[in-house]
Amino acid sequence: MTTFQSLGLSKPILKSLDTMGFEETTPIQEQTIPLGLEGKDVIGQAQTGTGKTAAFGIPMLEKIDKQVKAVQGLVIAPTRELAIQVAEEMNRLGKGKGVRCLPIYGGSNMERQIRALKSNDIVVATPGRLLDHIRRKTIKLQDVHTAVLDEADEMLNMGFIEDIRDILKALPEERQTLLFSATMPKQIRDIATTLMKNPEEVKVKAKEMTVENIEQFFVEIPEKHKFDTLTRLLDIHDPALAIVFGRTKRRVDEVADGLQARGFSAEGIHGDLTQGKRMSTLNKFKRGRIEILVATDVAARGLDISEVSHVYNFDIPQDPESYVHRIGRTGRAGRKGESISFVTPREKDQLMLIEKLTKKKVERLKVPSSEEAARGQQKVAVEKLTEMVQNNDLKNYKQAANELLEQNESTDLIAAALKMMTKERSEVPVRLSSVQPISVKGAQRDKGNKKGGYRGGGGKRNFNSKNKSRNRNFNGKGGKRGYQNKGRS
Ligand SMILES: Nc1ncnc2c1ncn2[C@@H]1O[C@H](COP(=O)(O)OP(=O)(O)OP(=O)(O)O)[C@@H](O)[C@H]1O
Ligand SMILES: [Mg+2]
Repeated sequence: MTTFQSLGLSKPILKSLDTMGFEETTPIQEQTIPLGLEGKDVIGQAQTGTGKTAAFGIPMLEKIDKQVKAVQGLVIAPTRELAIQVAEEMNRLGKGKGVRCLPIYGGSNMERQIRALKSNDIVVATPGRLLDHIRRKTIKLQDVHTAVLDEADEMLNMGFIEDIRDILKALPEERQTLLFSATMPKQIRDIATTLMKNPEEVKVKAKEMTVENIEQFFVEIPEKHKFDTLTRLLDIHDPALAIVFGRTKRRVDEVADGLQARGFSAEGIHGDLTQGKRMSTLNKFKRGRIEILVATDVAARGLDISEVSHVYNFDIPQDPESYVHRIGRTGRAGRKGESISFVTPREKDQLMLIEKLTKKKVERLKVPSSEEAARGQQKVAVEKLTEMVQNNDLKNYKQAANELLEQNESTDLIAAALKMMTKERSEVPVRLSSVQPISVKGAQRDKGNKKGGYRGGGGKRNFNSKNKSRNRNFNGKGGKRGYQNKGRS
């Protein structure tokens, strides 16, 4: 166990970490924070949900000089939602020191950003908007000593390499560059090293590329049975929060509409929606006001919503790397999660590629029957009813209940209540437009802006304590939060 104290961090940063409930370092933090503090360039690769943000954030914050009134740290992230989330985490980490961090991204007011830039020490930006500021000379970067590319492989992969080069050219020569991601394909890493000076590579040793606390399954089904299978699985799993990934924007809209039609609390998110709509949907999801987020890969990277218990790959992703990031939206900070990927018979090769990259076998799951789904729903209804009996004040209902009991069999009454609490899903027909199966060679993905997320703080968070229970607490409060990072350091 490594404590943050033993890394020699300053008091104000330790104070923030204490407030955030971080008790000990994660492996990537333990290995990269000292290098970051020494001023080394670092390529950091570690599994999803293992604290890479703080791994680059802490050394950057330590090096901020509060006497210097200028932007000194820069983080570049591929999407607006991720920029906002990272800025939030940086603000929490920097609170004890009084460091201020500003997210800047396209779609928000440029003038307001320019004014706000004057009073911030760190900027977290998407590449496009940052370049706008650089070209218009509305941002001063001559005091930036640390630059971070979060989800570096994604930004380079998306063809942002020239943008990134231009951004880095606008920074002082004498600076430290850090690059982080859960995946780092070799050719991307080679490009990355051209942006850095003798980088140290830190790859947290793990048998598998995905965290072990995510149970990974697949179902093999023809395209036309996907939707019914999804609703059956949702009825059986009863996820706290779930993300369903679809291949295209249209697909996402259709699946979200279909789920709503069958009585699920679902909304879609993809790159064609306005910034405001994307933010409000994500916020609702984070608060548990919608339970299912249907998304393109826009939500695949970096999104940190701890209550996500299930990820469904309604369409299998094109790149094995995307698979790692998608399923990594669950099982964060040591919590338990499940992923279920839908594979059509022609997409079996794709699944093999995924297993080859992750070095982990994905277990086959039987396609559930409608009876199993109905039983699943009933089980949930029974649980809810039992919970209500135990917790709620039912005084005002007792008279009506007694009257009902005089005229009816008690079993009939309870059965009727359960029936009212369950929905007969298959009555609502849902038809999706046809799609091409993924081929191992072809590339076809939603290149729109990606991801997003927010999170509540509070509570002690400990990497090594065991916490297998599913967290249904939406405001992120509540006791110890376990991390299970056994055997991979
Ligand atoms: N040392 C720690 N102790 C407890 N919780 C931590 C610690 N470090 C980070 N966390 C929490 O773990 C969660 C995941 O962290 P983070 O989002 O940085 O993961 P990541 O490695 O960047 O994942 P991804 O690859 O998906 O971007 C966050 O909620 C974060 O606050
Ligand atoms: Mg991250």
